[in-house]
Amino acid sequence: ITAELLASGEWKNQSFKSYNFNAVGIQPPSGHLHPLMKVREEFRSIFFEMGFTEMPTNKFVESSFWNFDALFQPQQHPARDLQDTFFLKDPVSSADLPSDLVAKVGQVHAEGNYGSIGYRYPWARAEAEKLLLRTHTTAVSSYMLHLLAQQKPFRPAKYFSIDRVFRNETLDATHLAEFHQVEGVIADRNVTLGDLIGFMDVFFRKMGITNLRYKPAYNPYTEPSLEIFSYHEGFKKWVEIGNSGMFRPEMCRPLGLDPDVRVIAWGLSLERPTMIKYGVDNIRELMGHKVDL
Ligand SMILES: COC[C@@H]1[C@H](c2ccc(C#Cc3ccccc3)cc2)[C@@H]2CN(C(=O)Nc3ccc(OC4CC4)cc3)C[C@@H](O)[C@@H](O)CN12
Repeated sequence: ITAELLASGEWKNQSFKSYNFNAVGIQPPSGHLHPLMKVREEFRSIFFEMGFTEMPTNKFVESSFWNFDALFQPQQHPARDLQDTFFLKDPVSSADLPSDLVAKVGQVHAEGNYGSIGYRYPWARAEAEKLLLRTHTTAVSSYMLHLLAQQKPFRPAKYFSIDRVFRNETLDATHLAEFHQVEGVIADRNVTLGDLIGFMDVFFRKMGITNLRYKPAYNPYTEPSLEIFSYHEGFKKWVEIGNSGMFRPEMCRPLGLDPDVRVIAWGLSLERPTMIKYGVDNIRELMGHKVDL
């Protein structure tokens, strides 16, 4: 049937075949899973098959307490400065923090405890109450460990999270003000650094990443800390693929974990492996509409 037939009224003298309402439509040449979400599903299935439980990371706004203080990150640490962290203007802070826990954390910063001499600085609760966009998912890990410590008797736990984190970075081809952090946490009695290294080998091999090497590193919340490297056959060079370590007693003990409970954890980004896997060289191609320059 055409516009002419309709306009002229000629359609009345034509015979048309009846509608086939069972006809299948034409597959639209569009609709794809986002590369980041495809790689996220790969990581999620690896974590699930290794017995991990996903952490609730659906809250981007955190208190400085869970994001920094509970991780034994001192209040004058440069990571807390405005050029690295997005603090909220309104509301500036929240006061609904568990007071007994806040007191224990403040004490271990100010005068030490559990065998640690602490940082010996005048720790301020008001600083811990400031709200921010979480700079790492480790803020959720600390909260989950606090909940775990309240379960008696203690049972070992394996948690993971893959979600957005926000840093006030200077933007460039490979850095945006946000990225997706992948994080794994294992809490058990007498877990060792050897368990961490052995676990990394297995975990990364499931992503096709082998031949790992470890380099001593520093995080305020882990001691020892290890940067993880893998030799990339394509680039013919060692590529940093993540960071890891054992959460310090100054973090674990105030949360309520027993002295013989050890927590190993590691993190990487979702963007880096996705960019390499899909040959994306400008991180902006991963976010928003691809601009064909
Ligand atoms: C501000 O930047 C942080 C981000 C991001 C990162 C770094 C550390 C953690 C962490 C942690 C942690 C440590 C101890 C305890 C708990 C969490 C999480 C994300 C990546 C971590 N990195 C990273 O993802 N690199 C990477 C990962 C996989 C990969 O796969 C390819 C197929 C081979 C390739 C590269 C390392 C670097 O890219 C680094 O320059 C950038 N890092």
